[in-house]
Amino acid sequence: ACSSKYVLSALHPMWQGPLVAPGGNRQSPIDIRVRKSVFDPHLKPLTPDYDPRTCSQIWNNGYSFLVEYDDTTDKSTLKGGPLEDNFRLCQFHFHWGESNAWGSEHTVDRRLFPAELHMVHWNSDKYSRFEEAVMEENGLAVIGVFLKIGKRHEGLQKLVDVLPAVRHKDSVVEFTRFDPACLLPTNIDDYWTYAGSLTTPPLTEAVTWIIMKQHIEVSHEQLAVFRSLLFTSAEEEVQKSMVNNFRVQQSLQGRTVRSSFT
Ligand SMILES: C[C@H](CNC(=O)c1ccc(S(N)(=O)=O)cc1)Cn1ccc2ccccc21
Ligand SMILES: [Zn+2]
Repeated sequence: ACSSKYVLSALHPMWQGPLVAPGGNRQSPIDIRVRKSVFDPHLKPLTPDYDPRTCSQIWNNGYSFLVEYDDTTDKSTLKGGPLEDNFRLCQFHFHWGESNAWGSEHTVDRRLFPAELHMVHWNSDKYSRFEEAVMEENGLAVIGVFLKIGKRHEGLQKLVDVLPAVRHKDSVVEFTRFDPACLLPTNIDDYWTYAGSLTTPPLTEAVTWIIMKQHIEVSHEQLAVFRSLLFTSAEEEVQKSMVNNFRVQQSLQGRTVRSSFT
């Protein structure tokens, strides 16, 4: 469990919060200018290898809902692509809007998507735990997948059905045997990659971002259940809908976005 010990409390005001990390020159998210990305023929195919039995729980941490994986062994890993080392899956979560017109963190030629999936991994060749890796420049690898409104995503439904149980901040339920690979698009060979950061505090510049070119589809009803979650805990008198939990795009500051495809 890679972040269960840290609750980033009362985060929703942070959306008006740090627009650029102090001294940050590799911040995320960014707008991916397709024609400015550089094809890199040395980029290898990505090889995710996930074991659904490492899925442990789902919880509302006050900025998204996290599906957490047991990352105490190398059972669910990510290798290849731009990565030199072996990375361990620790959690996945989403960012979404209050309407289908926006919600993603990254954009492609300024195009917004209704939501974005982030699959978070940490470098288990170089570090011994997530909290250590999150402070290092080659510590994390996050796969980003855009969501579009369309046909119902059958694999996602098992997750959608349990969301009402984690409606409030700090609520957690056991969630097992979920295969995160079902959320990846059919084509994972075409992606963009760049050096960036966490998109929520501590905004550390530790992330190798791998953004899938192909999106996945979810139904309007499935995304509406995401929007039924709350930023606020059960005790708070004013309940705030968990929507628009995305950070604004940050400047590229001279970085190059590489593509695995022409
Ligand atoms: C970062 C960690 C909490 N945040 C995350 O795990 C995280 C993961 C992915 C993203 S995203 N949207 O970029 O994919 C954003 C945040 C807690 N934590 C661990 C060590 C640590 C030290 C200081 C403060 C918080 C700390
Ligand atoms: Zn995220």
